[in-house]
Amino acid sequence: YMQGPLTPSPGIHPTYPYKVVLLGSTSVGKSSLAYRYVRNDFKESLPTVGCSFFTQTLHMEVATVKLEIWDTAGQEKYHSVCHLYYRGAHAALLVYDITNKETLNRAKLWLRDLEKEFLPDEIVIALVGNKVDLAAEREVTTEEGEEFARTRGLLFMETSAKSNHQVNDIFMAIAQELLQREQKARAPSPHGRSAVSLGESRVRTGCCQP
Ligand SMILES: Nc1nc2c(ncn2[C@@H]2O[C@H](COP(=O)(O)OP(=O)(O)OP(=O)(O)O)[C@@H](O)[C@H]2O)c(=O)[nH]1
Repeated sequence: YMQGPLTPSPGIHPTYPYKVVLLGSTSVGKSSLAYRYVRNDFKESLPTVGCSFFTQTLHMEVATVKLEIWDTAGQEKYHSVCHLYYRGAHAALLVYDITNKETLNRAKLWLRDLEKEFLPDEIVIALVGNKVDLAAEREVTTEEGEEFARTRGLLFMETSAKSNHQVNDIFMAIAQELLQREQKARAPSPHGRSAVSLGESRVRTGCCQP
């Protein structure tokens, strides 16, 4: 019998590659989160030169998920590369530093950019408050991060790349959300046609416009 290319056959364990981008102000810990997650290590100094790229494979119950984690340096300076960096992303981590309120404000601006580029169901977005090990210097309460994430429909976690707090958890939550959306998109709709495929993306207007 014939099966559409988007319908996984029973018994077949599909592999899905997903592009995940790290966004956030300088020094919030983007590289450190990626490094902790992929290498399970922490270094005080991790200079990001240009753009680095990590991959992590997750063997989940229904599928294998390959996360391609993209990290760039000095994003404030290179704001104009953002469209290229975002292109084709399936998920984004909006990282701020809980000891620096301004970085949460910056994260809100990144969110606005993402919302211009993507339809809500095209991208999974997580708000990540990093450096919870520095509790004594906290400037952003958990409730504030949580509340903002809730009102905007974002996943939310507070993490520490240093003490390895909730780093695996946030990437796992993203992978689970991506798989759930994948399955929803592939489920036949009541009209017998499959729902809009995830690969279909919105036509983008222009690139790097001021
Ligand atoms: N205490 C603490 N320090 C952290 C944590 N994560 C990162 N840092 C430190 O914060 C500084 C910046 O971390 P990076 O990972 O380089 O930050 P980044 O966001 O990649 O910075 P850019 O590459 O400049 O955009 C480094 O000195 C890290 O050691 C954390 O969870 N806790």
